[in-house]
Amino acid sequence: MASITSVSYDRTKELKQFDDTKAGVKGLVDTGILNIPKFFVRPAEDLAADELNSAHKNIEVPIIDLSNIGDSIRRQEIVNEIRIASEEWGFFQVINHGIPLSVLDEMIEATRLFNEQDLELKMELYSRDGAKKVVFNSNSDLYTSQSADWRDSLRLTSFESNPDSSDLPPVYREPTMEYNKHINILVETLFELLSEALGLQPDHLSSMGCNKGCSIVSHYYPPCPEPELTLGLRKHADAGIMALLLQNHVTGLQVLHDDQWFDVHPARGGLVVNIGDLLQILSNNKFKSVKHRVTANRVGPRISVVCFFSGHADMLEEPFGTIKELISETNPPRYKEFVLKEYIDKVLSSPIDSKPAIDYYKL
Ligand SMILES: O=C(O)CCC(=O)C(=O)O
Ligand SMILES: [Fe+2]
Repeated sequence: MASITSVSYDRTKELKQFDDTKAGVKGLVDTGILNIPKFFVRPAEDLAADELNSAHKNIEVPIIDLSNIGDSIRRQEIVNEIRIASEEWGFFQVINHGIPLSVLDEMIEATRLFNEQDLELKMELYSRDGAKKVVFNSNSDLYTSQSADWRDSLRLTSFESNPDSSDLPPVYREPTMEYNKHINILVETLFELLSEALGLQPDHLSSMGCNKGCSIVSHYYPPCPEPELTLGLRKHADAGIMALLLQNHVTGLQVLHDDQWFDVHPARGGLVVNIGDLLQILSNNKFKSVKHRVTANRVGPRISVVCFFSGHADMLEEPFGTIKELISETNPPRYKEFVLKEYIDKVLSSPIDSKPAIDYYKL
């Protein structure tokens, strides 16, 4: 007699059917589904509101005001705020950073327009080919991860300082070029401040090439009919040096701090700075690369645009490790040296929830 458990669920077939639509999660939502497909359902322990306890709810991810940065006393205060935030949270938001609101709003709007345009236009870019400069897909690790995330993404790999705009989808082209131009300027300042916060010369991180060659990933998180069963983006720490994140008004990003999840409430005009694993290594664990995730929401879309700084092409074949000036007898290196290319290949070939590449180099 057939038992109920013998009713088979062909997960691979379902994943493939979903992938073959090339319409992503938004395509599913547009069909009017009321229940999410099983392959999006996460184990209950991944969805808990608090990891261990629920104290300290009256504190927030720091917001740092960059206005008057030209004043030397104020600059010292900013450096100090960045040092504390990078040591304690691994995350902070910057406001009054000099990028006009209109540039930020148009970048968000371009991401919305790209995702909401006719499917035929989007489908042309749907791919899992890591060698392509511009790819659109839902869940880069769809076939290898435990559960899929409620999200579609457009990725521009190794976006150089002067990108070729003809590589970009038309609705996205101009706003992205403009945004990238402003980000290149802001990121110089941020790496100066981070260098100073580590007690180094202001140009230390930029002269290594940390500020060059970012990848821009635009995430689109459609509204979800069963947000309590899935996540927009599962728990992870960023593998690169630093990420700079723009988000629309829909809350969803959460940071793990003192074993509990804190919302990063979108500050109008704010940009979120996130220390990655490579900066944790460079700083010998002084700065923390912290786990974060994105919840799924009944309302949406939530939109974010992340610029990942993971090391310039010139750094790839060079040995990578903690900055020598930060090592002493009392503070010996916590990581072995490695070749950056090897590390990045590890990151790109593993699902988001697998063993982090940083763990292979811990001493
Ligand atoms: O969308 C967000 O707010 C977070 C994105 C993120 O953490 C990532 O892409 O690594
Ligand atoms: Fe992240």
